[in-house]
Amino acid sequence: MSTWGKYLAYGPDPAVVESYKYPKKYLIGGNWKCNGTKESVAKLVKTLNSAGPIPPWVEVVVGVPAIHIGDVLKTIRKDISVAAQDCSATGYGAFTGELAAPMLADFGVSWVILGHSERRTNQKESSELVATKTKAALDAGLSVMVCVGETLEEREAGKIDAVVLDDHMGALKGKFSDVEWAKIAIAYEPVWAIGTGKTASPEQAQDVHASIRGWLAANVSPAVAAATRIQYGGSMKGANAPGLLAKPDIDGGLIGGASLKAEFITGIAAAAPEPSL
Ligand SMILES: O=C[C@H](O)COP(=O)(O)O
Repeated sequence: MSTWGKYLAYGPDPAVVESYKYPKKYLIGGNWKCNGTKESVAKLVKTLNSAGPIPPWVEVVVGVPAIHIGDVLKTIRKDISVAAQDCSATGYGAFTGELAAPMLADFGVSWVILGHSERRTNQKESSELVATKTKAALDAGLSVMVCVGETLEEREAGKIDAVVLDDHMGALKGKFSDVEWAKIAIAYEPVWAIGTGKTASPEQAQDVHASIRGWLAANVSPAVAAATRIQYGGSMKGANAPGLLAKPDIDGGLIGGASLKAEFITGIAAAAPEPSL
């Protein structure tokens, strides 16, 4: 049946109506990190599948360890997308151990998390490499959550802007078109708040998110600055999500520990306030 025929028979496609109604959805990402057996992943998928509705103004993505991606893609509810936690800067070829972005896209993965502080620290990933991987991912049709954030020492030394804006964001400057930027989200993750139970206060997070948006306006374009989703990550959970998500420049979260529980949907995704039209 033609699209017009379907429209007449069933009315407008709800997904299309939603995209007009909520053009900038909150982005709630889970990062399962290096966790999960076949059994525990199946159990987690079941938990998320039965955790209740996701508001139509929220997009939910889970970052799955590569070896579990195939199973999760087959079993997770259709309103949760799957992200990889890294991809190669290369394409197909003689690159033993690498996972090329087109392979992820071919499997049905739609997102990739890049530049997480754990990889910047443990795998010594530079901001330049993160930018190159971002380009490879976009070229393969993936969307990207690029992680940025300062350590406690850097914060205390007054270097938040130098690290987050000049280095982490700076490496992205001039590399992507506005169309490509539409597939990039920035996850602000202060390193001192990751897995420590110490969340940035909504005001601390809002300050840095506003600076990132200002950087985007000055260095990319005002339209990209307005449209880009800036997520907060660092000990985010059901209890602190409402306060964080109420801030004007916090457009979602990237959640580690709490993404392994039903609370990821019931406490965090459900806490995103409906955008006013
Ligand atoms: O990518 C997620 C972040 O590292 C946050 O992890 P966390 O929620 O366990 O602090």
